[in-house]
Amino acid sequence: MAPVVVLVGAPGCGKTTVGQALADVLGVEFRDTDVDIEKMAGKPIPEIFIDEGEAHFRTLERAAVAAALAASPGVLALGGGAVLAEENRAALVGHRVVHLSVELPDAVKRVGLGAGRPLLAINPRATLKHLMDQRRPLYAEVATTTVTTDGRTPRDIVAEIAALLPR
Ligand SMILES: Nc1ncnc2c1ncn2[C@@H]1O[C@H](COP(=O)(O)OP(=O)(O)O)[C@@H](O)[C@H]1O
Ligand SMILES: O=C(O)C1=C[C@@H](OP(=O)(O)O)[C@@H](O)[C@H](O)C1
Ligand SMILES: [Mg+2]
Repeated sequence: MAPVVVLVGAPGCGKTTVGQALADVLGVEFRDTDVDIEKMAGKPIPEIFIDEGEAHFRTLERAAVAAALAASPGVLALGGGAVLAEENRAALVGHRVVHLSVELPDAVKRVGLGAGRPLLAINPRATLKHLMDQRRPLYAEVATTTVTTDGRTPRDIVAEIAALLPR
């Protein structure tokens, strides 16, 4: 069985927060590939970037995405950069993939100083803008549905996604 919903989107769009809340509402398991990667590596994501670099993180991420899709949790949140890999985009074909869209002002507010997100450690606003411009077409490519999150509460977003699901 495939996950009920896979969440993609830019850092700060709310994949982790909305994903956990959606899983709670649906009464299904929640999984986040960032958590799986930290377990695999035995250290937090910022330390993986410092010790082994982004390329190694992306290798772990490809393995984590494949394993998580195969394990079929109810709700699966991916890291914001998972869509960069063609292998991950191909693996998402046939799944219900919800893109949580967010515009720059809300994304900046939500990620703050970028703590815990090594790519945003320097100049979070400019870096986020660049990442979002680069990835927008990739989120659109993998998504079966887009849900906007700007100015909305996680609760409201969860209700919209839950209403989209077959009962
Ligand atoms: N709809 C929302 N409105 C306001 N704050 C939000 C919303 N969604 C998430 N947040 C907050 O933004 C931050 C980033 O959310 P997170 O779920 O970690 O995003 P992602 O996993 O997509 O990077 C967290 O502090 C979270 O509480
Ligand atoms: O955008 C990215 O490349 C990343 C996003 C992070 O996840 P969130 O999108 O949950 O912040 C995490 O996977 C890592 O720091 C890299
Ligand atoms: Mg997250």
